[in-house]
Amino acid sequence: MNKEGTQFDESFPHIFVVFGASGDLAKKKIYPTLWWLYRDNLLPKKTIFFGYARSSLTVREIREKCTPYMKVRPDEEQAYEDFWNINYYVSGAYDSRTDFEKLNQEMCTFENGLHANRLFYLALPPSAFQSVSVNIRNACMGQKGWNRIIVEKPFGKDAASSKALSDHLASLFKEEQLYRIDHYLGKEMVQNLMTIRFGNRIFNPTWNRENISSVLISFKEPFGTQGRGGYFDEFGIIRDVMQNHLLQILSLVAMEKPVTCHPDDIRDEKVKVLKSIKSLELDDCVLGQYVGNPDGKDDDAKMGYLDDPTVPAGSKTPTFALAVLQIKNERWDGVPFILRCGKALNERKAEVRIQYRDVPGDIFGGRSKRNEMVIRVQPGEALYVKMMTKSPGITFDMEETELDLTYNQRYKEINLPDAYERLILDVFCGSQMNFVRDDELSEAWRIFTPLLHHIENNDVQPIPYVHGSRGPKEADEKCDKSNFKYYGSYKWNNSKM
Ligand SMILES: NC(=O)C1=CN([C@@H]2O[C@H](COP(=O)(O)OP(=O)(O)OC[C@H]3O[C@@H](n4cnc5c(N)ncnc54)[C@H](OP(=O)(O)O)[C@@H]3O)[C@@H](O)[C@H]2O)C=CC1
Ligand SMILES: O=C1O[C@H](COP(=O)(O)O)[C@@H](O)[C@H](O)[C@H]1O
Repeated sequence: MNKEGTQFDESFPHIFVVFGASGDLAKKKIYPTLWWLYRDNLLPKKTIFFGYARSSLTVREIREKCTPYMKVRPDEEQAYEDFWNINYYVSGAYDSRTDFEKLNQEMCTFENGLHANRLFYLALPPSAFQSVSVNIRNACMGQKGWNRIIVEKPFGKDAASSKALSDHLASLFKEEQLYRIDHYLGKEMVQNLMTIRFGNRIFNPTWNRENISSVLISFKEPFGTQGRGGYFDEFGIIRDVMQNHLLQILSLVAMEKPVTCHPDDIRDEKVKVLKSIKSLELDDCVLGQYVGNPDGKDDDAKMGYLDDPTVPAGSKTPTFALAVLQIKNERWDGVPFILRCGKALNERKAEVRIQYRDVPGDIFGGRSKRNEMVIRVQPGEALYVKMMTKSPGITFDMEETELDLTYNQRYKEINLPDAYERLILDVFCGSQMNFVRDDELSEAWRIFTPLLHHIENNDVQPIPYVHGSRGPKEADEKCDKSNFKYYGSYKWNNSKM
């Protein structure tokens, strides 16, 4: 059962179909997730899995491709065999109705005329979305149970293409059948944002422009495109991470309290806050592209973005972006929300920093530093609040310290599930709380489309930054100008870790 009390129909068979079963996402994420859910007895008992792709493959070959990602413990060998015994594979073209009819026949044989539910996962490149969705609608919909379609990003490239895709899907399926995945919504600390904000009395009264100076939401990755540059170059870091993952986090940080925890009440509030954000302009941004570091520790670090042979020569696609968003509503007017993301930076990290304003009426001679609440999404989930304290002992000095909730200290026995595990389970349960609704998506594109077109049409030259650095120095300067202060004086006592 999930949070809203939705349960799966345990008594009915369920068929989970992976389109693009031969691909990267399927082997690295989807099959491992299905195996973990099966292993942990979280799926309805009578669930089976179908893979579908163009390649002529067997289940054994898919199993071999997935092996490095499945994390099977020695005592799980039998369960692992059982899992693969309920896997099937059909090969066919994505644009052939006859091939989809063949898949349907195989599913019908299993269902034997009884009530059964079907889930379709589109782990496919955007070029295949159109024909696959039409063929699912025409040839693969179960007649007696429900049908749910899980769609992976990119949901278009700008407002117009996203609308075309949304209209296309809406002509085939109802909104309640569509599950648009943003896997950041499945991460523990992202899911925790609602509880932190609305389950505590202490934070909410200060969660506003009177008390908060700025909010910084960051995503950093320490590696470059690693041969995936051809795909990346078509989209760039804004479409890859900022327009979806970071904006989703922003909406959970900034939205008003929903009327209830019902998925549509939450998504109504997310849409409302997005509507209060004006579209971005070039001046709101800093864009960067990484260059190789000759002293880098490995080949990836030595390679610049343009050295990736799959990237078109002279590409100006940004691999780093910082954008300052303004929310024009009563709670947030004047508080910069800074979104920052980049590849080939100095560390792997995703976090939210809520920085408070200076204490008014200072009596400490300017020694007080701003409070900051840090919600670390990864790695090592944590929530800490940086605060001032009197230095312990016979002194009236003051120092920076923290109130600290570090998950691996506080919750030693808990193994946090992977984001995809939570989200796929939500689809079985019928909960759309952590999936992107069509109106949310269209607001997200409204905010970014003019900027994206501007970047593309005006040929903006990104600022070079060295692989493994913190990104362009102009980004730090922009944070500073946007009322986010970095003191460089805070010391973390990590002997506790
Ligand atoms: N519970 C826990 O696990 C806790 C862990 N810690 C750890 O302690 C360490 C320090 O804490 P932290 O909150 O980062 O505090 P700091 O004040 O040290 O740093 C804040 C952030 O400022 C950014 N920064 C670094 N250099 C510059 C610069 N020259 N100009 C502008 N910004 C800069 C860095 O992020 P960026 O590069 O992204 O801009 C950094 O993370 C961290 O490693 C943190 O994870 C602290 C408290 C609790
Ligand atoms: O969606 C994406 O996310 C990954 C990062 O995901 P994470 O869960 O490992 O933080 C990113 O590498 C990729 O470029 C992007 O498309």
